[in-house]
Amino acid sequence: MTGQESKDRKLLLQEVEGLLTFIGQPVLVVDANGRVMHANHAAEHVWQRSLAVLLTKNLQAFAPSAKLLDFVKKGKPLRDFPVEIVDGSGKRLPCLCRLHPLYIGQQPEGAILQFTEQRKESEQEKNRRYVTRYTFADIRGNSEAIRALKDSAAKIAKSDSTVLIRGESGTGKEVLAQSIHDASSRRSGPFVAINCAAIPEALLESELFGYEEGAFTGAKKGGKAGRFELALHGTLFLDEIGDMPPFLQAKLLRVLQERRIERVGGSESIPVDVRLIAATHKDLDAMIVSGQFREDLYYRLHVIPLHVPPLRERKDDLYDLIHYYLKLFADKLGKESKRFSAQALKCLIDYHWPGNIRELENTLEYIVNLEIGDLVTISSLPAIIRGNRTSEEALAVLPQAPSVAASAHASVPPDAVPIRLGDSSEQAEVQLLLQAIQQFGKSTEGKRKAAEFLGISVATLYRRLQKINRK
Ligand SMILES: Nc1ncnc2c1ncn2[C@@H]1O[C@H](COP(=O)(O)OP(=O)(O)OP(=O)(O)O)[C@@H](O)[C@H]1O
Repeated sequence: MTGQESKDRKLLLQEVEGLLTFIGQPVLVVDANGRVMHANHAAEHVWQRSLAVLLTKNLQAFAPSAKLLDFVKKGKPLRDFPVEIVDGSGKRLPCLCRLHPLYIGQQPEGAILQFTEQRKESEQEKNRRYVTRYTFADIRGNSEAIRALKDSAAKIAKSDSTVLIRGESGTGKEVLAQSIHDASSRRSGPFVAINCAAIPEALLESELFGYEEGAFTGAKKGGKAGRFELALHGTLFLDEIGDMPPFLQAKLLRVLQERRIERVGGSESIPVDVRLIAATHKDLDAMIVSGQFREDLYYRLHVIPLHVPPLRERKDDLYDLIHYYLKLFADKLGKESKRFSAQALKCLIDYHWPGNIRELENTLEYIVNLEIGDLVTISSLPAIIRGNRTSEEALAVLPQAPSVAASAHASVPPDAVPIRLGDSSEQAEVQLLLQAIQQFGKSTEGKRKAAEFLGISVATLYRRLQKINRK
């Protein structure tokens, strides 16, 4: 090794050492047999040994896991591998290990290991998990149906009565449940949600009611509180209640009658001060007839029934929602807001939205993500929404419009008539204006929406309508 090479090597080693000190978690560099070759300050701190002492030890002294050593020997990388380390005072700490193998040619020569402690969730963090994100103000839409729903929900929020929310998937049942909790006197208590369809039947009972130590193999020491207990003085949201198995329906019925629970494997009867909000997209009446849902439980839940209508039955709201999500995603993704061509907009409005608001939200996120300039045309819509509609067909849905055809003469695609008026030709403007009125209706509210969609003031809209009428 030349003098220069030796100098370079020393410098490199110092750089590596310097980098290791920047890492707040313990890092060990080991050879292929697990012998410690290097360690950082955090490792000295956790194991309460100087570097000189650490260098005399084997990985097994700090992380007694045969599996981990095996990965080192085989040169296999790991990410978030759960291991227990034994700290300087002999305490076992659950950690996640990251392993970066070191190779010379094909031969594993050792590894760099980083250990990140798996902290237990603090009480504060736990509580943060059970707060709501939504209030009534987040329920967008101005349709008659949504306004009536918000009105009734706000009225019943204050009481403690059980609520049953029905509605198709993605209509906003959980948003409504959270808003009710937020407007109730329990708002400073937890809002605990559980999806009965997402948890395997065998686990659902202990998730809901908790269990005592030794209730079953694998039960935690000291037992565990269930969601009913976690929701104490707050609200328990039972989502997809239609998927609750019959034996739990019977148990839930008893809880609703007695307002007390018993943990699985326990005998103590625990009072539960919890407001229950249940939701389902299933037809519970039909399920009662077919014997899949208990009628007595249904009546216990059905004290305050609320129904969230599907998006296709409140297309008035599409307008607000499209604008809302367009802006939300543009801001979030740091992109400019987009305009819709008349046909693209019509396509969105004509679509039946089986996935409701969730699908609309995803669609707008998709559109904002696309690098398509600021004008959204039919061809930029997801295929499922475009359906089989061709641009020609799309044009045919417009009122007969020579001006629109004229605007398609240049290089713009045939449906690229921007919905905002701005710089369109006069004829195209008239066309768009009439189309917007047709779309949103002739009422004052309809005209307000039309004006907003066209990107002009209501006064301008009226002026232009008067002008058209005069011609
Ligand atoms: N009125 C609304 N205004 C704005 N966003 C809404 C509205 N309703 C729902 N959303 C949004 O739609 C998405 C779906 O809402 P939510 O999860 O409440 O639906 P859900 O009916 O409970 O669905 P599922 O039955 O599949 O659980 C959420 O991202 C929510 O933010």
